[in-house]
Amino acid sequence: MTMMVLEKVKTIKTLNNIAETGLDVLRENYLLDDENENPDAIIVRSFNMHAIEPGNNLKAIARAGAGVNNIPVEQYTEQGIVVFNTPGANANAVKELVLTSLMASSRNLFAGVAWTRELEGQDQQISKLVETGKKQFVGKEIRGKTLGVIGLGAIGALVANDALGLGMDVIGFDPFISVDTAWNLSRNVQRAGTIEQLFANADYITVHVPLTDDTVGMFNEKTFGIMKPDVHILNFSRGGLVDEKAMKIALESGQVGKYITDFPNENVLKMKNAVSFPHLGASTIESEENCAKMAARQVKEFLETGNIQNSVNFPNTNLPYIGRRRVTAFHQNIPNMVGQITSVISSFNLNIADMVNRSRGEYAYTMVDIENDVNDETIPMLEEKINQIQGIVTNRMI
Ligand SMILES: NC(=O)c1ccc[n+]([C@@H]2O[C@H](COP(=O)([O-])OP(=O)(O)OC[C@H]3O[C@@H](n4cnc5c(N)ncnc54)[C@H](O)[C@@H]3O)[C@@H](O)[C@H]2O)c1
Ligand SMILES: O=C(O)CC[C@@H](O)C(=O)O
Repeated sequence: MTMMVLEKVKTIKTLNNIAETGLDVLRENYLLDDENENPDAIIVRSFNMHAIEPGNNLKAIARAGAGVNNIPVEQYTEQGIVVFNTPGANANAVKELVLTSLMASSRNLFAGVAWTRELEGQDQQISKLVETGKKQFVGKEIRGKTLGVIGLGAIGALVANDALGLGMDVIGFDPFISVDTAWNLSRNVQRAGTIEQLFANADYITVHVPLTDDTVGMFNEKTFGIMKPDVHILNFSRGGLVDEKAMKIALESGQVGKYITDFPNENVLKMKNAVSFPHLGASTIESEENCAKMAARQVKEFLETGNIQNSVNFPNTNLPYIGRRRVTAFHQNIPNMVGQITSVISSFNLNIADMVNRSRGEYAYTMVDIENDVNDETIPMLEEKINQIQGIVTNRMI
């Protein structure tokens, strides 16, 4: 008697507010259950995943956004869990807030608005007080000033190009710039050979790099010392890029004129001339929908076909899916893995129709399409045999 192995409906959990239009991509074929302790996939925004156990059924995590410092990527890689993000999906939203803040800080708008609010109750006197008081808030125009852009990725490139349009001189620094971004960047953006060169020449600095071991604390006592006095610094990337003790001192001395950040904490809120937003960079309807849809589509594609697009830990891999049985395997990037996987498949008297293997650093990903029908009893046996190969992290048959 043949036993049918019924395909279990896969569960997807969200850990933050994910736009409904994104979840609609999944609603029909998946169980969306935020209480589930053992989901097949998770969609997340800024939730701190370092603090939770992912569950042993987890196959994919999609960050509906750019930064993945809230996800223990290395740990998940070792467990064969693919981590996606949504490159560029919120870049326009961040760019618009950066440019808004650049002009608002240069014109002392934040302090001016707060002062004006305090005039409430003075009725007939208000217009007189406004005219005498406004001299405290005289600002500077940005036209003709130099904007330094650190990190010329999705956001930095948009900011750099549009700042040129506002009449600024723009100097950029990004030693790892991608070819795609370089194509989109205006040739009028000057290239800083070193970050010090950017620090020394900019009247305003905006930073658009990920928070990593290399970038943590890049704004510190030493780098403030190189900058022009009264420089305005905009940080819509991550709080950890700034050494807060040094920032406090630099703001008090006037070395830094303004610090605009999307990442408030108790220290930052107490700083003179610091303005904080509640992590609003990506908070537009358009950006939330873009991110959610991109994240959901990537998860769906991976669960249904094994194809990987926009992963931060596994190689992007695509093998057109035509509905055949497919073996997918994450494994160490060592010799003879593909040979061993295909040998196991052959040992079940199955013929290979197509295959792909891609590597990224210490890990690789292989997908093999099988020409024959594979009966449901064979599937767990085949998975078990592949799992026994030394160097396999996980495997899954679709
Ligand atoms: N405030 C928000 O809501 C918000 C929204 C989106 C992104 N972010 C933050 O902004 C960061 C950038 O986002 P993105 O979409 O532009 O990412 P991105 O990956 O497109 O661009 C990052 C760029 O930084 C460059 N880079 C890396 N290390 C660098 C270094 N040491 N010096 C100079 N350049 C360096 C990379 O080469 C890349 O071009 C994210 O990692 C995230 O932390 C914040
Ligand atoms: O989800 C958000 O609102 C913020 C996202 C942002 O920090 C990112 O890194 O993309």
